[in-house]
Amino acid sequence: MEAGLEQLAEAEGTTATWLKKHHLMYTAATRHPLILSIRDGSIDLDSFKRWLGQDYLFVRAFVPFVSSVLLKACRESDNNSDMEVLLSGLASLNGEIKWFKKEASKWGVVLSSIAPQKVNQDYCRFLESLMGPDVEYTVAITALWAIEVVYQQSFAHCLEEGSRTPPELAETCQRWGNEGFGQYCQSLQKITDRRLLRATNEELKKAEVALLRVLEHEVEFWNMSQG
Ligand SMILES: Cc1ncc(CN)c(N)n1
Repeated sequence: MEAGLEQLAEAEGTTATWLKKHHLMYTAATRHPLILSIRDGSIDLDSFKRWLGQDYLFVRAFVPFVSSVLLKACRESDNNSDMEVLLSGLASLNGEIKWFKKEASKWGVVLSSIAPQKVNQDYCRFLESLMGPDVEYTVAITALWAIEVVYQQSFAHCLEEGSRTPPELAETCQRWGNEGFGQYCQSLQKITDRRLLRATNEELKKAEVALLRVLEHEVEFWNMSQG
């Protein structure tokens, strides 16, 4: 890490430093035109339905990824409470999958007939690349935090005062924009920062690259949903 950034990372956490350094990419992922269109009420509902079907498939692939991070925590973590944070995240995915099914039937989206688009496949392949035992816990938890915080920041933006989110999309925005999910993201960020403080230079580089890859995949995912 560069000298100035290193001092900043100790004061405020490496993740915050990286988000400042990569703010253009971060903003592209968390303030994407699709999200802005939900917020201002102009959303094309075909885009929403496309997102819903593809994200259901993504979440199914996300479950084994989160499980792999939990396994790494059990084996490598220096703090017992990491396991509890990750277990709560994994458990909530059960309700999330049920929610996708309910929401899909509400919108007439037939989940069983949806095939993953290439962008989705690429993102799921990236998750798989982080699941092997050769990938350090620090790198994997950085990616997990980044994946979750993009959704939290995006959907919370649609719930802020002054937003004109259509009432039929409010539940979707609540799912990731609610305070509890925000706290979960903060817990993940704390774990990530703690790990990054003790990371080798090589791990730091890999973790920063993982963050950037996540932001790129997230932008592509929104683009794909917009059609
Ligand atoms: C593409 C994507 N990124 C993040 C999340 C939040 N788990 C999600 N459901 N889908």
